[in-house]
Amino acid sequence: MAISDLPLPAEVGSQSFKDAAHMAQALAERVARALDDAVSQQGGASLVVSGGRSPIAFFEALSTCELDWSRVQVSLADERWVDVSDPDSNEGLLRRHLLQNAAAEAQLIGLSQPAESLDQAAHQAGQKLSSLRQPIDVLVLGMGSDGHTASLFPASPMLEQALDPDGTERCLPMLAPSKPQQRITMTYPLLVSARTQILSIQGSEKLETLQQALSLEPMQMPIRAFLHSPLEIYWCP
Ligand SMILES: O=C(O)[C@H](O)[C@@H](O)[C@H](O)[C@H](O)COP(=O)(O)O
Repeated sequence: MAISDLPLPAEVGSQSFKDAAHMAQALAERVARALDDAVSQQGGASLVVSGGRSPIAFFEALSTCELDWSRVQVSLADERWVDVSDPDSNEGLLRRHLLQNAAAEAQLIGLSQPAESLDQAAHQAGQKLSSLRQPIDVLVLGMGSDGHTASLFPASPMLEQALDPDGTERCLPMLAPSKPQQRITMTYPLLVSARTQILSIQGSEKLETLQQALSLEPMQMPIRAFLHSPLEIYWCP
C-alpha cells in the first residue's frame, strides 16, 4: 500500500518518496523554501517541528539550507517534561541536529523549563510562546501508530481541551501512554493555524493508522483533526 491508495480528502496533498533519505532531503528543501519566502515577505518566519526518532535526517538536511536563519524562530510542537540534557528531550534533539551549520543562527523558543509541576511548566511554555510569530509559518508534524500527533494522545486527560478549536491556551500538559509520559503540547488551534502544514511519516503501519483515522473522531485519533487543507503528507516505505 502507498499513500496514494488512501481515500484522503481531495484537498490534502501527498507525496511518496523511495526512502527516508530522499524524503528528508525533499522535506528540508520544501521547508527551507517556505521559510525563505516568509522571511522575504514579512521579515521573519516561525518554524514548529516535532520530536521523536524519525525527524533527525530532516533536521540534519535542513540545517545546511542557506537562508537568513537569524530571522527564523524555531519551536516545538511538543516536549517531554525532562531536562534539556535528558536523551528524551526534544529541545536537546533540536540543539544537536537542527541548530548547527547554517541553522545555528536560528532563534530557539523551547517549551521546557524547570517548574514546580507539569501544569506550571505548560503554563510557562505558553507564556514563552507569546513571542512566537503567529500564525506559525511552517509546521512539521509526525504521527504515532496510535494516531497521536505532537503530544495530543488518545485518552490523555486534557485531550478534549487541547483539541478545542476555540481554545485559548497555547500549551497544555499531556500524559503519553509510553514513558516518559509527562508531556507539554501545543494545542490544536495554535498548530492548525500554521500557513504550511506537513505531516512526515514512514512505513506501512503508519499508513494503516491514517486509514483508520479517516473513519474515526479526533478524540479517538487526534491526527484526524489535521486531515484537511492545507495539510501535505510526505510518506516513504
Ligand atoms: O515528542 C514526540 O515524540 C513527537 O513530537 C511525536 O509526536 C512524534 O512525532 C511521534 O511520536 C512520531 O515519532 P516518530 O516519527 O519518531 O515515529
